[in-house]
Amino acid sequence: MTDTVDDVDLPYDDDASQQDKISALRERLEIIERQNEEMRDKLLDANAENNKFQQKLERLTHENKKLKQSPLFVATVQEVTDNGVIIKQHGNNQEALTDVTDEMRSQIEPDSRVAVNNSLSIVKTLDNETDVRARVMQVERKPEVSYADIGGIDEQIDEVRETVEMPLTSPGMFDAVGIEPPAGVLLYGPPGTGKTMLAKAVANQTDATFIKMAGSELVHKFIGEGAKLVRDLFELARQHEPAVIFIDEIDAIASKRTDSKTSGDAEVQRTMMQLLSEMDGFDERGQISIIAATNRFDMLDRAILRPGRFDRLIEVPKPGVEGRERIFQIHTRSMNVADDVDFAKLAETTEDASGADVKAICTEAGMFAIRDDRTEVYMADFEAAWEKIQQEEAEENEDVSRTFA
Ligand SMILES: Nc1ncnc2c1ncn2[C@@H]1O[C@H](COP(=O)(O)OP(=O)(O)OP(=O)(O)O)[C@@H](O)[C@H]1O
Repeated sequence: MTDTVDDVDLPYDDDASQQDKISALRERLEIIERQNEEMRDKLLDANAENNKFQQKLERLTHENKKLKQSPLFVATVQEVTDNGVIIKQHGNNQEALTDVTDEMRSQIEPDSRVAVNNSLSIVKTLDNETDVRARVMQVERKPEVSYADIGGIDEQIDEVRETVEMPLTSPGMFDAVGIEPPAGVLLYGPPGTGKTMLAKAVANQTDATFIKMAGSELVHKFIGEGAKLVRDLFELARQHEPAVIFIDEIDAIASKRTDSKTSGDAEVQRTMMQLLSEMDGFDERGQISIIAATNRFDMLDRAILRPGRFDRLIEVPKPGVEGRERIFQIHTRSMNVADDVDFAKLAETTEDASGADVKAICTEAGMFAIRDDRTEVYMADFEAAWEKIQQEEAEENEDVSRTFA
């Protein structure tokens, strides 16, 4: 590093003319200015990157905090009186008189749905019930997915057809043979392997309405609603027969718990009990199939696997090399793929990719072509897309472990 002016090597000889000295110094100045500009650009880039990571960290920290927060209970306002507000808690139907701030008082009226904390203070007002149902339950009249859209899990497709489709399409066969069709089918395996697609394909094939319920939404929101939502779910299916009920992330309501003392756990238990009683009382099931899915088979409470409940287990693994090739073909059906693209080779390279990863690679490869102002997608685009997806996954894992450390 240069400390004093005396150390600087001047860009001219001592005996140079005044004019030469000036032009040599000007040239040096230009170089320095250019370098300065480059450094400033780099600094800007680094700041932007830093900002991005800060935001990601904040988001993850916020999510972490939310997960740790104690749950709120749901209640309905009965009466707004001068002495306070009378509420009735969902779940246990107990009434209570609670105080509210003037601001909150102006937002509520009899029949408003509110969230209350452990000391029964009203924390916030809630959307009406139909909005909650719409968020937790997704209803699709004959989804568009067919078995031909699913690659690499042919055995599982056959099994699902036998156990879920046949009872809907040929119930007489089971009667004639004298056996009971499975009550519920549980699909388990890593994320993004096609479990939801399988359930949708059954609904498509049998011309049934697909009703999806997200297990995590059921219990992470507000206490006192899970059991009711489960009742509503089965009621909705009865109204839409034939129907396929798909309960995603069933581990959220049916996991083994070591500590059931917290109100959150009691709520989860109540929700699970409601699900089991709906299934147990389902002898006259009509044309309704129940499929559940989980990525955490190890966490499941064995009570839900008993006969008459989820008594058929189907493992849906990540695809093998041939499966990946097939999934590449499926997801590039409508893409403008160049002749140099070799799906067999891509399938070899993308070891450990799930079906969802393969789909993401295809979309990302298309994006690379668009960024390059091309309409044809090359082999190199697919390779670069796989690199990018792997890198993003690694960064995400790093972020998560840093936030939760
Ligand atoms: N076997 C497959 N064949 C074709 N596409 C697949 C396959 N598996 C996953 N995909 C693609 O990945 C997307 C997500 O798959 P899907 O939702 O069925 O996975 P999942 O097993 O239900 O995952 P999760 O456990 O995360 O809910 C699908 O919409 C599809 O585009």
